[in-house]
Order: sequence, then structure tokens, then C-alpha cells
Amino acid sequence: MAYYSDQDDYNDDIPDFQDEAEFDDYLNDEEYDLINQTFPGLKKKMQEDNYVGWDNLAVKLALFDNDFDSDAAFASLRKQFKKKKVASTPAPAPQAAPKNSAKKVTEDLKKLNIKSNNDDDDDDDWLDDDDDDEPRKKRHEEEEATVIHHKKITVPKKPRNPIDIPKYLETAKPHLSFVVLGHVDAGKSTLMGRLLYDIGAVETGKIRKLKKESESIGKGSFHLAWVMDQTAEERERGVTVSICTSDFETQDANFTIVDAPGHRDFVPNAIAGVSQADVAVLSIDCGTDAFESGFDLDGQTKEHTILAKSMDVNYIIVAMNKMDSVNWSESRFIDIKKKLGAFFNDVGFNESQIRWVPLSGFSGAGVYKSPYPAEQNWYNGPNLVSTLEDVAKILGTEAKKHVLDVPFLYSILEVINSKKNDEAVVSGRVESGSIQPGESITIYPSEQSVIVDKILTGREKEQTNIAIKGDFVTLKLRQAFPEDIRSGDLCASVDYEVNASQTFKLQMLTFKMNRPLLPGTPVMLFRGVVEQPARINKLISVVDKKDPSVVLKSKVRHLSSNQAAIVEVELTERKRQIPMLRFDENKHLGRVVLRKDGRTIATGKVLDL
Ligand SMILES: Nc1nc2c(ncn2[C@@H]2O[C@H](COP(=O)(O)OP(=O)(O)OP(=O)(O)O)[C@@H](O)[C@H]2O)c(=O)[nH]1
Repeated sequence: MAYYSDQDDYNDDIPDFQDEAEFDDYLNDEEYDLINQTFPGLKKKMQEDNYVGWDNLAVKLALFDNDFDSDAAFASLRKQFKKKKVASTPAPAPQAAPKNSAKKVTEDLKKLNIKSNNDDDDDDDWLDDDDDDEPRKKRHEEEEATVIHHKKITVPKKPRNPIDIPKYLETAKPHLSFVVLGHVDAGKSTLMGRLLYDIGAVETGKIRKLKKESESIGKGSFHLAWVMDQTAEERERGVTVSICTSDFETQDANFTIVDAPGHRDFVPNAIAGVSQADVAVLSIDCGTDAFESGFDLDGQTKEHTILAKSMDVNYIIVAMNKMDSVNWSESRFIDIKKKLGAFFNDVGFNESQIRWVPLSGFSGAGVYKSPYPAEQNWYNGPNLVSTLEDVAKILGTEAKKHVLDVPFLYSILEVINSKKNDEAVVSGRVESGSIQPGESITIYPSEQSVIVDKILTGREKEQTNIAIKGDFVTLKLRQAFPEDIRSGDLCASVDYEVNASQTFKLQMLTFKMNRPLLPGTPVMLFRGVVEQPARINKLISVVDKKDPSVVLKSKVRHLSSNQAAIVEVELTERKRQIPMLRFDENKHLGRVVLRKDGRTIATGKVLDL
């Protein structure tokens, strides 16, 4: 009886299946049921025993050829595929082993991301981070000890119904993602609730229900603030949630609001949110003294703004909120604009990158359709939605330059449960290039090559034939091992190589620090929605902030606040690596943030892997 492999011919009776979906379609109902009963167990066994090189189709064909007898199918698969060495496999005794076998085992372990016994990294170093990071520590500990590498292909599969991309780009609506930042109680949730409601993204019935609920607990004004949370709750949740997104559409553009749950008082979540946003909407409470307390004392507004700037967010839209509470006072608006403007300039935003919109999230004036009241007779500029549309057009034109002749890169933000065997459903953001149904992609770090079966977009999750840079889409993937996919994983064109290096060179800029930064310092490294313990291995040089090619000092013992430097960083977590990219490969994915003791100490660009 013939078994499937890349090289073998099939048994004459069975057609030459292109992929698993085709095989599933070939089965009659009874066979399909039998496959579904036997396949998960056998697949699990292949994974647990660390067989490599096989795929779902191979397992299914083995079952089919062996009349759905799992033991017989396993016996045949064992003949075809080899096991990969894992940590529990005892290394050969040193005296009996060939000269370089220990090195080989270590290398094999490295490939599998398994911490070797010889590894003297102290993963607990980073435990001195403050309590803020406690839940994350737990998550790291709970993660599986290995990343199983799967079958990787390098020859791309063509789209099922190819689209003329240049033509598509001429007419495609721009897409803009934005994160809402601001001090506690600055009116962020009310503003977003108002926006979604006025735009028609929330049904009136739902708002009525929320209003009733909020009034019943004496917090009538909260119904708008609850809209975002309710939308998030109703989504089908996957195993990991790092950020939530809400989509809405206007005549001129598509938008995604990025919401990092709990980011209000938890900077790491704000980092995750900012990392997925093209622009930041900064909500400022213009109420008497409220701005001053948010801006001067707490500093959250400042830290968020600095983070946004250093993470490639190049536009800031200032929602001058709660203007109703100061009777739409022009002088109050001017006063705050002056103070904040000076700070934005210090951070590196120039005038053309900042928009100021007076509004009231509560009444809706200045948000979308509601007109300003008579007292506001001094501002004739666009409202919040028109401002967002303007920026979407500018950035959309820019994004379209990064669609053709560049690799497809996609950050997975959420893994959504799927009931189907071998189907993974993921949501995330296209970081560069484009994707169409039928194309193959590889997911890192598990290196599994999968087929994009469907692309879903927008609030209604409608099917689309293409997604391009900047789009937030859900991908339905076939031939996948969903159990080995996590939020933070990276998808890439199959002919694009993503490096798995644990050590890399970083050009970084230090923030205000309490203590100097020494070689060996343990830190938490944030890249997009993932974070990993890391260590500053070497301080290579101090460079000029404006021109990093100018070395100011090459023997560096420590780094102080506000310095630009080239350093070597090592990821000390061996359990699961971050697929890294250089800054020159992708401006977004090649950026990291470093935190220590609950404070952001530096941001950086990955130079070399
Ligand atoms: N006067 C006035 N009050 C507002 C406005 N927007 C929000 N508020 C009130 O300000 C308070 C805080 O609003 P939220 O929307 O919950 O603020 P937030 O920034 O999301 O709050 P956190 O999530 O706690 O950071 C609530 O009591 C709101 O009713 C506004 O435009 N005008």
C-alpha cells in the first residue's frame, strides 16, 4: 500500500491531492466521520513523539490507507518520518560521543528552543520587575517548553483567483488604525462609545439597554463608555487576548480602533496597543485643573506620547475633550494647546503631525455629525472623524507604496478557536505586502507552512479577495497546527526567511533612568504584542543622537539617561522565541521597547541579527 510523501507516487486508486482540503472533499460522509474520529489522536501522537517532516495530509492518508486503524497508520508513518531529538533524549556519554556531538545536541536544542542544562542563563533575573508585570510572569511560566517545528515549504502557492494588485490599489479605500491614549478619566471610553454609536457601528437597541443598565446603578453617563467593553466581550474569544479591535467604516476610509484591555493603568498593554496603531488619538480632559493633574503629576500622558513617537506612530490627534465642562472656552483651548504643543515638539512631533479638535465625547459635539453649540464660534476646522479621514488618506497613500514587490508580513494578534481539524483562525495586522486566498505562508516560530483559505474583514467579518499593508484581517488557514500558534507570532511569504536569532544588535535611546545601565542588566523586551525577558549583553558604543553613525565613545562601562547607544541584547527566554526582523526589513517589526522595574528605560531599532 502506498503512503503519501513528497517523493512517492500515490496509489493509482487515489487522486493526487494538492492539499488537505482537497482530500477532505474526496471523502464520503462515512469516511469523513471516521477521519475526524481517528485523526486528532494520531496527530497528537506524532507531535508528542516529535516526528518531523509530516503534515496533516500525510496523517490522513495513512489512516485512509489503513482502514482508519490508528495503530497500523502510526506504524506506517513511523517508517516514513524521523524523530527530532528533544531535551529528554539523553545526550551520548561524553567519552563515547563523537567530538562535536555535544555541540550538535546543543544546536539541535537551540533549534527547538529548549533550555539546555548547561545554559547558565538566570531566567529569574527579570523577576525583580515590579508587581505590574506579575500576570505576565505567570503566563511565561505556563508556556510550553518547546516550539515544535513543522513542515516548511519555500515555493509559493498562487492565489486561487488572482487580483490585479496595482489596479486594486488605485481604488482601495485607505485603512487607518488608531489607539486612544490619555490620562485616567480623560473620557476615552465615552468618546469611543459616542463615535461608534454616531457612526452606526452600534445598534440603537444596544445603547438603550446599556443606558438602562447604567441608570439602574446610578451611573447614567457610563452607557457610552461601556460600548467598547461590550463589543469586546461579545467577540468570540481565543486562547490568548492581547488587544481588542473594533472596526468601523466611513464613506472615505476604513478604521480599526485598537484597544489594549487595561492599558489605562498598565503601560505594557499600552505598548501592545500603540505597536498596532498608525496614529494615536490622545484624549485630554480640558476641565478646570483636570488637564494639569493628568499632564503634570501623573505623567501617563507624557509616557504614552513618548512611547507612541518611538514606536513609529507619526501622527497624533489631540481630542480636546470635555469642552462642554468649560463652556467651550477658547482661551482654555489655547492655553492647553500651548503647553502640550511645546511638549510634543520636544518629543519630536512637528506641527504637521499634530491635529487639535475641540469636542465633547459626552454630547457628541465635534465628534461626527453633532454640530457645535453656539458658544463654540471660534473653531472652523474638521471634526474628529473628518480629521481621522484626512490622516487616513495621507497614510493610505504612503502605505500603498509598501504593497508591491515586498514580502507579505503579518502579525498575529489573536488566535481564535476553530472547530475544524487543522484549521487555524487568526486575527492580526498586515505589516507589509499583500495576501490573497489560496496563497501559502509560513508562521514563525513554529515554521509551519499553511494555506490561506479565507480572508475576513470589517465588523461583519465579510470575505475579501485581498488584504494589503495596514489592514486588520482575520485569516482562516488550512493545514495548520493551531496548538502551536500564539499571539505575537509572525506570518511571512514562504520564500522570505525570518531569522531565529536570540542575540542581536540594537541601536537604542535611553529614557530617564534612576540608575545607570550596566552590561548584564536584565530587562523585559517588548516587540508588538509580545514580551520576553532579555539581557543587555554588551555596551558597544555611545553614538550621536541625531546621527548614529557618529561614534562618541567606544569603551562604554555604563549608559545614563537620554543617551543613544549601540548595544548587544540577548533574549534569555528559551521556551519560545520572538521571530525578529531588522529595522531595515520592517520599520514596525524591527522596533523594540525595553522596560525594567516597571519603567520604560529605552526604545530601540534592531540593526543586526
Ligand atoms: N462633562 C463631560 N464629562 C465627560 C465627557 N466624557 C466623559 N465624561 C465623564 O468623565 C468620566 C470618565 O469618562 P470615561 O469615558 O470613563 O473615561 P476614561 O478615560 O475611559 O476612563 P478610564 O478608563 O478610567 O481611564 C465619566 O464620568 C464621564 O461621564 C464629556 O465630554 N464631558
